[in-house]
Amino acid sequence: MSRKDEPHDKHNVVAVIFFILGMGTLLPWNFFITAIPYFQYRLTAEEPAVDTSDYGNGTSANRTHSHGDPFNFNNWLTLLAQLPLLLCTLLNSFLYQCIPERVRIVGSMVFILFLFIITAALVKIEMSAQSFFDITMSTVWFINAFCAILQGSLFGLLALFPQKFSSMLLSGQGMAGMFAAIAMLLSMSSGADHRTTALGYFITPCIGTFISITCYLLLYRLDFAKYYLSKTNTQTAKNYEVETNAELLNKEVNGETGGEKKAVLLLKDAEASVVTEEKQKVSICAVLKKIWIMALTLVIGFTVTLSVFPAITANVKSNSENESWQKFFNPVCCFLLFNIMDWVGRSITSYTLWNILPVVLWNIQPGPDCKYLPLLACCRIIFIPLFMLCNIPNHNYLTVVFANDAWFIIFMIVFSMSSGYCISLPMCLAPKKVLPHEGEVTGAIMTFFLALGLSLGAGLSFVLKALL
Ligand SMILES: O=c1[nH]cnc2c1ncn2[C@@H]1O[C@H](CO)[C@@H](O)[C@H]1O
Repeated sequence: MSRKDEPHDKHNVVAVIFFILGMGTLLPWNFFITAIPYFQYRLTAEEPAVDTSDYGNGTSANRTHSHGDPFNFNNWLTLLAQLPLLLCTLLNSFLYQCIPERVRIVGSMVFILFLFIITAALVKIEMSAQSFFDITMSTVWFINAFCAILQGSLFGLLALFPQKFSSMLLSGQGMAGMFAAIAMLLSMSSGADHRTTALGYFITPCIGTFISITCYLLLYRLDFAKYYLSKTNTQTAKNYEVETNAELLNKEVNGETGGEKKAVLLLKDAEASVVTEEKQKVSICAVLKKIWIMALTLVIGFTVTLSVFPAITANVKSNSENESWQKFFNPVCCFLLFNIMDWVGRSITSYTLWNILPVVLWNIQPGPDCKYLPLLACCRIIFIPLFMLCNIPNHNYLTVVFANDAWFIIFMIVFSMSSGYCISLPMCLAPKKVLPHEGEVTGAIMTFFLALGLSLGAGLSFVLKALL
C-alpha cells in the first residue's frame, strides 16, 4: 500500500543506482581475486630465488611452486581482504554516530578509487617480489577496510527504503564478480603482453568506482530517493503503514471471526512498533533471538564458500592438451562460472522468497522460522573434499581423483548456485522476522555475521591448503 503523496521511482533509476552501488562494494574483492594469475606471475617472475625446474611448459600458471601459489598468495589475499571487513563492519557501527553517512560513503569510495589507481600504477613499476607482495597486501587490507565502511553504510541506508532495493544491491554485488571475470577475459584475449593486459584490467574498476561515486551523488537529486532519505518522511511513512495496518485489522476484526486473534496480535505488534519507535530503543538480544537461524545459515554459507573459493579453486588446472583452453580454463570455469551461478542463486530469492529446495524435495512450505536452513547450508561442506581432490598440481598428501575438467565444472555450478542461494535467502528473510523499527539493527547484525562467515572461511582456507 502506498501513500498518495509518495513519489515513484521513475524508470527505476533509484533501483539501478542501488544495483551499481552494490557492484561498487564488491569491485575490489572481485578484481583482486580474479587477477590471482597476474599476481602469481609477478611474484614468481620477480622472485630471484625461483626454482626454474618448476617452469614446465612455460605458461605463467605453471611458473609457480607450492600448488602454483608462491607466498601462499591466494590464502593471504582472502584473509587480508576479509579480516578488515569484519573489523571495519564493527567500527562502522560506532562511526555511524559521529561521521555523517554521506562523508562515510563518498569518502570510502574516493579512497577505493585512489587505491585502485595505485594498483594499476604498480603494474608498470619494477620491484622485488617481496616488496610487491607487501605493497599488494597493504593495498588489499585498506581497500577492503573502506569497502566494509561503504557496505555497512549502504546497508544502513537501505533500511530507509522498501525491501526491493536491498535485493537490487545484493544482485549488484553478484554482478561485480561477473564484471571482473569479463574484464579479465577481454584483456586476456586482447593479445597484448602481460603487463599491458593487467593495466587495462585494473583501469576498469577505477572507472567503475568513479561511476559509483557519481551515481551516489545523483541519488540526492532524485525526488523518490530524497523522500526516503529524509528520516522525517520515513517516520511518517512508517506511522502511516501502522495506521493503515490498524485500519485493515479493524475491518478484519469486524468482518471475519477467525481473524480476531491474529488481528489483536498484529495490532499489539503495531502499537509496540509505534511506542518503541518513539523511544528509539531496540534490544539487540531480542533481535538476535528472532534472527539467529538466518544468521547461522549466513555464517555457514560464507564459511564453506570462502574456505575453498578462491584459495583452493584458483589452483585447479585443466588436464586438456589444448593450450588456449589451458589458459582460459581457470578464468572461465572458476571465476566467470562461479560469479554467473552465484548471481543466479542470489536472484532465485528475488522471484520467490521461500526456499524452493525443501518445497521441491519434501513438499514443505517453510516460513522464515524453518530450522533446517542451517542444515541445508551444512550439506555444502561436501564441496570442500570434492574441490580438494580436483586437478591441482603438486598435491602433498592427497591425490587427484577428479582429473577430468567436466567434474570441476559440475562441482562449480552446484557450489556457486547454492552459495548465492544460501547467502541471499537469510539476508532477505531476516528483515521479515522483525518489527519495522528493528530493521536497521537487523541489517547491521546480518552484515556483521556476513563478515564473520567470510573471515572464518578465509581462516579455514589456510588449514585446507596445508592438507592438500
Ligand atoms: O564484502 C562482501 N559482502 C558480501 N559478499 C561478499 C563480500 N566479499 C565476498 N563476498 C561474496 O563471497 C563470494 C565469493 O567471492 C561471493 O558470493 C561474493 O559475493
